[in-house]
Amino acid sequence: MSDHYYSRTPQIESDRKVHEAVLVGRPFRFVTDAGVFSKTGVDYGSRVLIDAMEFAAEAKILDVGCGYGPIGLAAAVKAPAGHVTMIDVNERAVQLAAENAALNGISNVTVMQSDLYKAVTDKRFDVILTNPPIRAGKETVHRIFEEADELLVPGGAIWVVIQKKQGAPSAFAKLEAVYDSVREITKDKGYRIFRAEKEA
Ligand SMILES: C[S@@+](CC[C@H](N)C(=O)[O-])C[C@H]1O[C@@H](n2cnc3c(N)ncnc32)[C@H](O)[C@@H]1O
Repeated sequence: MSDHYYSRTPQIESDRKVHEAVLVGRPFRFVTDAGVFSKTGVDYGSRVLIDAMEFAAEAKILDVGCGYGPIGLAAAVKAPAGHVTMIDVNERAVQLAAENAALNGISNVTVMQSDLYKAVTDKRFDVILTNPPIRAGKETVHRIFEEADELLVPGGAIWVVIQKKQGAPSAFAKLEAVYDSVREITKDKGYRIFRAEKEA
């Protein structure tokens, strides 16, 4: 099997590095590795989502496709009385996300390996955040949007970052097919932030 950032078990030799970043107004250190998404530092699109996301301090949040953890860990800081569940299919990413939670002194998170939402079907969330795995294919991305509806509480919302050239128009159309209220919150360079809300 070829080795992609979305492999369950990356075979590529480890090449761990530490990157620093300021997110939600505080400094973070992230260990990254070969075989995970954006190993050279926080992805620009993820930053745009982190800057745009809004939720209550006590929100229950899910970061689907958490990678080494920048979105979920930033969300955990922004929701100090809440909890963030972070899931990814890539076990190297999952290990790094857990390690990065500890490295940054963040304890209001749970990190789990999960193919799509399999590990969290019994849970409900106020907010779902995703920088979706475009390279895994449109079917996977659209399932992330569609199946989020089941996991959101009434009035809950999914926040998505996606590049225009990587299918933002079709992502928006898919969100509109599933959710009553879909808005473009902001755009920055080619990136779009969409927020889709489940009926209250
Ligand atoms: C674009 S990356 C974003 C990573 C991270 N959130 C960030 O901002 O750096 C998408 C992530 O989705 C994960 N992914 C791909 N297919 C998946 C699946 N079927 N279930 C869960 N996660 C998946 C990939 O392993 C990857 O870490």
